[in-house]
Amino acid sequence: MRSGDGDYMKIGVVAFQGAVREHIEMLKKIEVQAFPVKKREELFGVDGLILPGGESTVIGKFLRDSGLGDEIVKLVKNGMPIWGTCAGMILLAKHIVNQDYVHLGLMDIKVKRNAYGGQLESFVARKPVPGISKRPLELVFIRAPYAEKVGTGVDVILELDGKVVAAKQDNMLATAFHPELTEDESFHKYFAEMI
Ligand SMILES: NC(=O)CC[C@H](N)C(=O)O
Repeated sequence: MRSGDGDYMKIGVVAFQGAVREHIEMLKKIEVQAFPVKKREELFGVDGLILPGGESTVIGKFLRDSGLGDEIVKLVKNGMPIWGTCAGMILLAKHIVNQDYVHLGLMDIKVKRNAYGGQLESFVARKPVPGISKRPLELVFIRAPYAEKVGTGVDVILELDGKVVAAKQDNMLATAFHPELTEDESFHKYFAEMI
């Protein structure tokens, strides 16, 4: 996919820990230039950024210690599209249930970590996603969060049993599940189209 200036779109994936390679492979399939980002300098020239799943406390500490977090906040406030999957959704949130500190604090959602229980309670749901896929998509939940509450500026994309599991606010997208662990490219295309 190409960006406004005709070049191939460049999407970075924050690459400290978690499902980095899977996102990169999926982006390559839709012909986006995709690469890992670990340093502030690597953010130069990116059209969009993905915060992968993994462990939010670990990735959050890395974002803070490396200074990458502050840079991301600046870029997102200036309009750079960002997508957080699972732990990435937690990193984006302005509020976290039972936790007094937040990470990037950008998106007006209140998330509950491990909301479905631990690793053994991981599951796959199948549902069409309005605006993204008419066919049911595989939704892979691994120690996943959900959003208990969303602010007025947030568009809910998908609910599962009355809980918000995908949402968008301006240039920010969050999914509680992992599209990069499936064969379906719809979510990655949707994110690329936000750019
Ligand atoms: N698959 C995931 O990203 C799990 C998220 C993890 N439970 C956390 O709190 O960070």
